[in-house]
Amino acid sequence: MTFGIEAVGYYIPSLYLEIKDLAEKRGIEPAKLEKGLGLHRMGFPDVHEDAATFAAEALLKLIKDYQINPEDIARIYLGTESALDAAKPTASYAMQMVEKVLEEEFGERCFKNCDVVDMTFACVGAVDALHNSLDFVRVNPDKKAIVIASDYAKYELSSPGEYTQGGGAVALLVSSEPNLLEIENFWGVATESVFDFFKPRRYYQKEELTTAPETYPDKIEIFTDEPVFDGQYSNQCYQDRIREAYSHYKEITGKDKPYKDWKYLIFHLPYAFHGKRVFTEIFSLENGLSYRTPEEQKVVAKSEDYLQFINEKIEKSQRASSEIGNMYTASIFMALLSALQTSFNDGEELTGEKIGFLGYGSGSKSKVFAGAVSKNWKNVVSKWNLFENLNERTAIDFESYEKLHRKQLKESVNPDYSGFGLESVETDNPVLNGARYYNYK
Ligand SMILES: CC(=O)SCCNC(=O)CCNC(=O)[C@H](O)C(C)(C)COP(=O)(O)OP(=O)(O)OC[C@H]1O[C@@H](n2cnc3c(N)ncnc32)[C@H](O)[C@@H]1OP(=O)(O)O
Repeated sequence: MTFGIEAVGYYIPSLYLEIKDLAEKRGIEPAKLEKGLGLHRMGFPDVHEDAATFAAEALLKLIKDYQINPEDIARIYLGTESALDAAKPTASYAMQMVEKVLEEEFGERCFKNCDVVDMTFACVGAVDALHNSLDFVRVNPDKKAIVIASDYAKYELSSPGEYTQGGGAVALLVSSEPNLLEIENFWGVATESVFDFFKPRRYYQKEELTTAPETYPDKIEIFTDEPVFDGQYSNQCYQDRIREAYSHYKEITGKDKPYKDWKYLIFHLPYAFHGKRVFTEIFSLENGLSYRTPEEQKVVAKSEDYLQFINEKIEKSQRASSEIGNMYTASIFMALLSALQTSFNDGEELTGEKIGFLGYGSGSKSKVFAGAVSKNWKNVVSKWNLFENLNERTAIDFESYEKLHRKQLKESVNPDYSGFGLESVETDNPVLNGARYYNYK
């Protein structure tokens, strides 16, 4: 019996900013962002969008595109690091939104007996949800699970993370009918607790908060959606963890140079070129190349062999990322969609091809695993139209981007949007303070 991904839905935020507009306004050479990091456009949520609406959109698309009966879904596990609440899972909001839309067809509370939860470990949380859900279907082969990766990657204005923002969601149907990808049960894992990127409770003095009521204590703890991070250190942690997890994967599979068998290498992509920039170390180790000094590292990165390797095994997975930016937990799955959609559009045959995954979450953990493309893959991919959908988004100018970022806009940029949207957040009701209400139109 085989297990893996049966079907996939996704959602991309409805707005985008041209990266060259950001570069110009921040005094950064556009070529650094475009040619150095592979960034072209940055997906950005409208006023009514958040990690819950992204997740609900991807879930509904998955259910509709593949005509899934929601009552057949035993669990919905959502990987996110953009949780809207520290107790009530974002998955519960997404589930409720979708339940409402499906009410007419399936009756009230069609997910009543569904196990719903969030999983958090920075960008690797949805890989954890996938790993866990695969274990679940292996034990219960007659059951199906849905894994959703949903995030809004937001950094402080003018910070070095600003040009690596983005967002969106990917929803995977996980089952014993893996029409898209059969996933092996070998998981290379590497974990080390570090502070490369994190979202702690931050402490503020009351006088720093202009709106703090008198009754608040003098020092206030607040969660913000913008991380504390050290960019170059996070790159180093990513590189170290994937090297360790890859080595663990080799140990448990007994495979020599497994990357050579992979048609595509699918990375967590905080920006489009990240995977190809950090894999140089493993490539050097596997091929006996010297990799100690920055000069030696540059020689490997620019070598004919490495460039050919990138072109064959990584480049197609970068294309969607260049258009969207960082999707945190969803980035690795969007990289998969990008590669498969491109192969599909090019008329390539992938049945039986092996695909390797290198996931990373700050804080920090990497998981390395692999799968094989199923014979029905084209039926699954034919529903996506990924690159057409990316071209349907609305461009925003730099001023609107800054206002959206600062939460200064009251009305949506697209007030006539169709789909899920945040309608209101309770502010005056003491027993419901902070409760969020969504609509569908
Ligand atoms: C969240 C996670 O996933 S952890 C791992 C990644 N970390 C993050 O995403 C944290 C948030 N982001 C950041 O901190 C930053 O945006 C980073 C770390 C991703 C990038 O940092 P920067 O200092 O802006 O870029 P960096 O100097 O590393 O790389 C710039 C690249 O552009 C190239 N470049 C610079 N100028 C130009 C130019 N004019 N033309 C072409 N290329 C250029 C550089 O050569 C370099 O590429 P190379 O090393 O392949 O040669």
